[in-house]
Amino acid sequence: MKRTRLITALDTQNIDQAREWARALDGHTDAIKLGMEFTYACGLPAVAEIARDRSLFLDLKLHDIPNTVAKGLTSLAPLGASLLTVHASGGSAMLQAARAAIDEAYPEARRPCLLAVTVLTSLDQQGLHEIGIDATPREQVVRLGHMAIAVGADGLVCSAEEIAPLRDALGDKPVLVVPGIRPAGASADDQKRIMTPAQAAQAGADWIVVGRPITRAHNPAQAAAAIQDELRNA
Ligand SMILES: O=C(O)c1cc(=O)[nH]c(=O)n1[C@@H]1O[C@H](COP(=O)(O)O)[C@@H](O)[C@H]1O
Repeated sequence: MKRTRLITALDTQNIDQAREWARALDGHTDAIKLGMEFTYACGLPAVAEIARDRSLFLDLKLHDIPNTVAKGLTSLAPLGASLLTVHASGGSAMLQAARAAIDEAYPEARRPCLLAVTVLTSLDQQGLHEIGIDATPREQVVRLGHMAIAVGADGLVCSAEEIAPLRDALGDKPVLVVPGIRPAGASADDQKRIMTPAQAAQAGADWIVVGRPITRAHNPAQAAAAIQDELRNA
């Protein structure tokens, strides 16, 4: 079975904090994630600094008209991210434009994985209903996943609950990146669809994304190492 790898989300508005976590986690995490919290507060040069010599998941979840998303992705090319996100609910034309922008603006050897975010792990059935979707999270994830992969996304962001149905529908090729991960007994915080690292690994996640259970720990490196052990032994 393939190894499930760990992405640590460095969610902070403080560059010194991000530097400290990134250094402490070198050797304990397979990639780091920087998202809108860090990028809006510290700027793209700070993203480039933290990402130097590290594998970067740049999670800005673009969601706009096709032309704007394409140009946005083109502007991010110098950062050299390994993984990038757009929202699948932006629709097939937006995803196709994202695919084309990546193929055009990024050198083939360093082309990032284009990920479509399906249904946020902070949403449950009730949350979907509120935004006018009467499908279950699982149905909606599979529907968006089908569409996104068909038009050229390399992978999907989903919760661990949807890995099995997505693998049934789409096979092993799509890269599945899975947040909403909580070690047994940890607080769920604002996440609704959660599983443990071992459960996500057993279900077949390519990557798990873990933020607060690592960054809030007294010793983040130790917390990341414990999650890596759990992944290896799953
Ligand atoms: O795209 C993501 O990474 C993402 C998608 C999603 O559906 N849910 C989700 O939690 N995330 C991100 O994954 C990280 C989870 O953080 P923790 O809840 O602190 O582990 C955050 O940085 C979120 O932005």
